[in-house]
Amino acid sequence: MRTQSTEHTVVLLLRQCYINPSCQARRGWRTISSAYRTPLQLQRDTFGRLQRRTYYTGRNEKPGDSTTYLKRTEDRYAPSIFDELLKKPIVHNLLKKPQYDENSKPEFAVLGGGITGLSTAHYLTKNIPHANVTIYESTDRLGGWLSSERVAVDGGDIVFEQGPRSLRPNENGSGLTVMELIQDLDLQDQILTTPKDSASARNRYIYYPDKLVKLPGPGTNLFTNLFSVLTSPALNWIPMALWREYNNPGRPPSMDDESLYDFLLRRLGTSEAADKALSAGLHGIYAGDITQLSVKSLMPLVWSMERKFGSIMKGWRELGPRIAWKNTADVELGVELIGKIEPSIFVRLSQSSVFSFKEGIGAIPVALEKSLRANPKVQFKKGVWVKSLSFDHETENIKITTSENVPPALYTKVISTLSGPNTSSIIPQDGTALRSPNQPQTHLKPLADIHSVTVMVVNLYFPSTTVLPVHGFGYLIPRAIPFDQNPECALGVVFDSDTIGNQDTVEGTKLTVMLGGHWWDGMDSYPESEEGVIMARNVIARHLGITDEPTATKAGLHKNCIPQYTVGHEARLLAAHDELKEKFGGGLAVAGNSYAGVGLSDCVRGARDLVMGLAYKNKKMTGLENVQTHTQYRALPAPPPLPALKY
Ligand SMILES: C=Cc1c2[nH]c(c1C)Cc1[nH]c(c(CCC(=O)O)c1C)Cc1[nH]c(c(C)c1CCC(=O)O)Cc1[nH]c(c(C)c1C=C)C2
Repeated sequence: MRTQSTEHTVVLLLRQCYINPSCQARRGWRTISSAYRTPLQLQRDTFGRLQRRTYYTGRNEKPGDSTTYLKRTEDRYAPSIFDELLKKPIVHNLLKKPQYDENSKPEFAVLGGGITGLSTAHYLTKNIPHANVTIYESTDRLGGWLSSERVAVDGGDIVFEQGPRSLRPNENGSGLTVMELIQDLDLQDQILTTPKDSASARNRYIYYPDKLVKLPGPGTNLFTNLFSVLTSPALNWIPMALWREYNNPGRPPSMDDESLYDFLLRRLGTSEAADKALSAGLHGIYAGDITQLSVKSLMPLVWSMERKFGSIMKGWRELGPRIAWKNTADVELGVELIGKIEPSIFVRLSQSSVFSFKEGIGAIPVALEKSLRANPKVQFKKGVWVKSLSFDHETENIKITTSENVPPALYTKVISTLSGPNTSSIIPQDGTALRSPNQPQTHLKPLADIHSVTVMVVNLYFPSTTVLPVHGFGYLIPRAIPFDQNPECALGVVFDSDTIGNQDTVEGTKLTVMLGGHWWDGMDSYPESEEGVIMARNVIARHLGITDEPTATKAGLHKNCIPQYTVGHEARLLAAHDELKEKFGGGLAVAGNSYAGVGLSDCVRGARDLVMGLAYKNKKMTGLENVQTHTQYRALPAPPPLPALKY
């Protein structure tokens, strides 16, 4: 009873912060767009410390009064642009204008039955309930890259994950979208959370050059953090690099994008940051090459901070701890969703570092499939692959030819959740060519150019609970690791049994070794499963000293599973957007991990954004409308920390 009322208080507070016009937090929303403020001014106080004194120009907050005022930062005035920003999504939702007339019979085709395809179908049935939806999946399995399997071992069973294994809760647009989906699918009873003070939340390691180095973080005391930064060869570049970042000039105005490697070299004046540390982080998310990945697409926040403040550290200093630099689209979605999520889900997830489900992350696609199958408007076509797709000028619909021996089908709208290259390959140049993996067509060329990497995921289970020398999330391997320490091209190792508890019915230690990624680019053959297990065992024997025999193993090769947002990614998407509009008259849209985020929550959010846009804004959306909005940021008050609640 007590918990319930605390939850309600927290959520009510949060809702207020976003919605109530008299809320202090809302009143504090401000822009640092140069059109609305003069440059920040620094002054010394009586003790000689630098103080921030910022002055804003804008309309007086009194309704109807448009006189110019000058106000100090500390007064937390809201220039009118924030009211506009806040009103927009709320008004938009109240007045949302359905684009598909209830008497019309829209036919949607969703290409791909992975998490994006299933979520797209879910949001279509939710927002355009009279539409027919057909889901085409070329394999016999739904869920795509998400794959959780319960495996029998001595004395019980355990869950092995071959794809993503956990979700990180956040109060941004994508985090709230996942919470809403969990609520839609009634999955709350299956949630498993990991506390923020657990070993896995506090301890993250990199392996360099021949041992595990714990990354500094809030869970460790200041002295220990400082000691490791000053003494470890993996981290001792940090102090000088920070000094140079602060003092180095901002980039030239003509520079539109660059690799993360070049960015770090330019800003920090050393390649050590990229070679020894950040390349490891990118291995853990993209399994990608830091010299190729785009800073603009992967780190839009630091990219825009550099543009605005000349230096990221200067930006943080100027904004101060009370102000967060937030993505506009994210905030708008947050405003829309915050009031819709049940307090019990919101609070429980917000209090955790990561979460999953009793049956693993695969619980999401399983629940999506179950709910879609219960809907007579939804049809699944498993084992059917789309050979070609073209614009039918007569009906202004999209014509799909498939591997089924039936005449081509016509759809009002096709949403391809296939990878960029696969979407491009089904678009014939002359209207007759068929999809062929060996001869990709060149239409939608910018999408064909989105390259992906292949990862081998090896799960290992040991009945002993004491095999690990340290506990934590796991470790990542940077690009600078000497070859003799990593001939297997491992990217990192996850300590699954430390990360998500209560999935397995027996005790033991579960690890996942990830191999390949960009190291395997250009390879024409890959290790077999047995070889993968041997390679993974060699990695953990060398790095962790684990020589025990695992009693359960599973190795899976995931070809082209993680798209790489390389330099020029944004420009490619903009070009693809124009081509989609021009050649398909808005009949074809795209969504999925090739475009705006490779994570599970990014995919769900991308599906939702697209369907909400189609349903209530514009039927002709391509799915690439928001490419640039994720690089637009505003300064907003940092949200207050949530009170510690017991669950
Ligand atoms: C299974 C292979 C994957 C690798 N990257 C991703 C997957 C699915 C995608 C990914 N991984 C992470 C994120 C960031 C999400 C976030 O929490 O903000 C994304 C988009 C982080 C992450 N990295 C690893 C884990 C276990 C997580 C947590 C999320 C998840 O469960 O996937 C470990 C890891 N992932 C990869 C490698 C090579 C690796 C190494 C230890 C590739």
